[in-house]
Amino acid sequence: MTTQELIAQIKKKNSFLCIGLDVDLNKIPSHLLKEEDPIFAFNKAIIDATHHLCVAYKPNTAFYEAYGLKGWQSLEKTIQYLNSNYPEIYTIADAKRGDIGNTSTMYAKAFFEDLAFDSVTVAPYMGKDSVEPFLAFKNKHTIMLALTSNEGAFDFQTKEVNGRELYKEVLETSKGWKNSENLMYVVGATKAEYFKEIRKIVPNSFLLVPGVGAQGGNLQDVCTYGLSENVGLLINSSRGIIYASKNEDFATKAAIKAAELQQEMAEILNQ
Ligand SMILES: O=C(O)c1cc(=O)[nH]c(=O)n1[C@@H]1O[C@H](COP(=O)(O)O)[C@@H](O)[C@H]1O
Repeated sequence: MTTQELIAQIKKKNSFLCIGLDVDLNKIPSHLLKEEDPIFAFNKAIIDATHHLCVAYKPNTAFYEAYGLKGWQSLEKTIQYLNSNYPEIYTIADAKRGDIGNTSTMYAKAFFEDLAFDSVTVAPYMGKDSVEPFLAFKNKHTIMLALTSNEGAFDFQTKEVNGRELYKEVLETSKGWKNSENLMYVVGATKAEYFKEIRKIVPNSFLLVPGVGAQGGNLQDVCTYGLSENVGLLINSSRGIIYASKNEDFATKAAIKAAELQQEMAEILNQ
């Protein structure tokens, strides 16, 4: 999907919500465990109930890899279901990959070609030649970690390198990489006070912002400095939406939580 198509969907739906499909068999309603593929059954119900409220879904691959071959098949069924039934939806494989160049190319093929995701998350630690193989794919986005939502973000990301904080160095340097127009960045919602500085470096880039909901990040705070001319934000909530209920009404309750965020977004966009 192109960036323009993503922006058009955001404007049409008045939403920049991304729903995280981080499915844990210990947390889903027990009646689903009788299904042949409980993870897919859960995802399908959540997607059918919420697709009109969000613009993106982000399965974190860890939640699928943890269940081995079966988990990977659930991931495959989920992305195929999305691409067949809701092709306008933007899809993010949250896999946080990145390796020497030829290995990165294989990671990129796995997520962009085999699974046909629109984007994949990558870590910047191994540098330019570990990220450029992802950027080579046309109409696909590579979402690089910049300033993460967790406490450990302060271990390295905010430490000074070359006279500025490492996350700033990551943002600035990556702008010079080949096909950098295909880059987006991860910035945690729990780091709202950093968005002003971040927008000085990447005024127009899309930012994937996890950490609203279960991690305590606040939508309004992020938007104060995070919004760009073309919205430029994808706000993710996973647990706060998909585990709104453990009963048979789980999908309806998830839709209510998603609608709350979407309405807040609509108000912000129409201000
Ligand atoms: O790349 C991510 O999506 C990510 C980066 C980050 O800094 N913090 C973060 O929480 N995430 C992911 O975003 C999701 C957050 O989930 P909830 O806290 O349940 O909303 C999980 O899949 C995390 O792995």
